Amino acid sequence: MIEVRGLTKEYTIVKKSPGLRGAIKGLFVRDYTVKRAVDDINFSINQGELVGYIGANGAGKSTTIKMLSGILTPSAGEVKVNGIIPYEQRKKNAQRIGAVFGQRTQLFWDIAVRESYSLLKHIYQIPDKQHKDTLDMFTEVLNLGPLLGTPVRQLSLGQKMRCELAAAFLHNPSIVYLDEPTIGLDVAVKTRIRAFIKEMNKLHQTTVLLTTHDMQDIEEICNRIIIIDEGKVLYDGSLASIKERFGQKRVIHFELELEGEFSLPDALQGKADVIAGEEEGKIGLSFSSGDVNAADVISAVLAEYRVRDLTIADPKIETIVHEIYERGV
Ligand SMILES: Nc1ncnc2c1ncn2[C@@H]1O[C@H](COP(=O)(O)OP(=O)(O)OP(=O)(O)O)[C@@H](O)[C@H]1O
Repeated sequence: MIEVRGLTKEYTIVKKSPGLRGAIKGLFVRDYTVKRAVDDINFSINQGELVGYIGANGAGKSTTIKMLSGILTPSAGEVKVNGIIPYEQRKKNAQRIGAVFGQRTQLFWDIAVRESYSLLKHIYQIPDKQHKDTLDMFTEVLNLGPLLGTPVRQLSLGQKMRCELAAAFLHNPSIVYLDEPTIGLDVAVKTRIRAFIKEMNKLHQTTVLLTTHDMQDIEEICNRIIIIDEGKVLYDGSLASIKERFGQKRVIHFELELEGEFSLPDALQGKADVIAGEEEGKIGLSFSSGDVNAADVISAVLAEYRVRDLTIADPKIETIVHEIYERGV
């Protein structure tokens, strides 16, 4: 349903020379540089998949999503969504997709949220009963009741995001693109939003392509991840298998009574790395199960330091992604 082959996007940027001389020169001669933001990307996504599209800042995530939604035309390669080429049939494509793009709103700023939804109902020609039933359900799951009569400009970030999500799913699109839907939100709102996305996927088999820097979003929502770096796909597969491959590292967090600096016990040299904690006396030791086991790490530390507390953490997806960036797949 989403097919991407050799997809590439280059931006042409005017190079500016510094200073007044540069500015004057720029009036007559223009120097251009080309930035390849998306570089020969291939993937296909089936109906009902929940895909996390992740990568560092500037990796090319938004550029890809803009090409999928028809906002941008690729420089090379092919993109097909539900059998159509998005940038050639923008309107038709828009009928079948929903989107939440970070800080931008698709709601009307000065009118009550409920009125915005009525306008969307007309735009997407949603039948009355379907609109009412959907809105009732969204109101309950996203707790929109108290917000429906309020203009968007008066909503907090979390309230606005809940309303935006409802707007994106209102016409029951087959695909929804979500760009950072939980950024800056508190844990309770994040939980509600994640539950809503999963519920919509379960009910309607909605395909979701989610861009996020919040790894908890990925853990809770996605069954597949595509990692991109400098415009290229680094990894495309299940979260479980990447955890298996890269998740051999475990971390033990210690709370110590320290009198000076912590230094790694001799027995652990070359086998464990120290992760400095945010508070004094708190450190983490990361190690691979193949090099040393958890019991040996703990006894080596106990032999040299007074330990107040310790916890063993499972490998986190952040650590895994960081390692992929460092080492490659
Ligand atoms: N309109 C533009 N003109 C020129 N360069 C651009 C434009 N939009 C994006 N870029 C560049 O293309 C690259 C990819 O940007 P993109 O916004 O797709 O990244 P991203 O992965 O979405 O990043 P972030 O996580 O910060 O949102 C970056 O180097 C960016 O500076």
